[in-house]
Amino acid sequence: MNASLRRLPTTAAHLKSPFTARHIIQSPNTNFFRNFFGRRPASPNTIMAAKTKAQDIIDNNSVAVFSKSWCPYCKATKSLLSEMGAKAHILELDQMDDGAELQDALYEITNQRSVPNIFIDKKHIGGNSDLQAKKSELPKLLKDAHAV
Ligand SMILES: N[C@@H](CCC(=O)N[C@@H](CS)C(=O)NCC(=O)O)C(=O)O
Repeated sequence: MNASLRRLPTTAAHLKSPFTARHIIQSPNTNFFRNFFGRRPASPNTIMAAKTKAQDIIDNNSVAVFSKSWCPYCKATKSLLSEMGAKAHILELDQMDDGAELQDALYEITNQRSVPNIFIDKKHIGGNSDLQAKKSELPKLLKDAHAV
């Protein structure tokens, strides 16, 4: 075998990054490019609409998870909720045309910009680490929220 080929690592750490070319190419819309290269500032109407939409989702679902499809913390959250048998409304912001605006709206509502951004019974739980820390309380929280 060619010596330079033999030196190639067997597991390429950079391929494990959530920002792989494969992900970008498979993205169902252009949000990645829009967000990467910058987007026009949203109009006050757009901001208001996103805030109303985010609040409606929070108010009308026992469990709401604002997620991104490539995010490992979101994956952990979705797995835990699924393990608990919880019915959850999950939104993949990176696959939505108004995902960036919803993320801005969530920041205004919760002071949290990161995903996952989790709500149970309209109450802000926080991110994945906050949800995992509440693991022992979750069965009751989910039952009280009528999510199980
Ligand atoms: N401590 C947070 C970490 C969450 C986090 O770092 N999420 C990343 C995605 S994996 C994020 O929101 N990045 C900013 C963005 O996507 O806009 C948690 O447990 O939820």
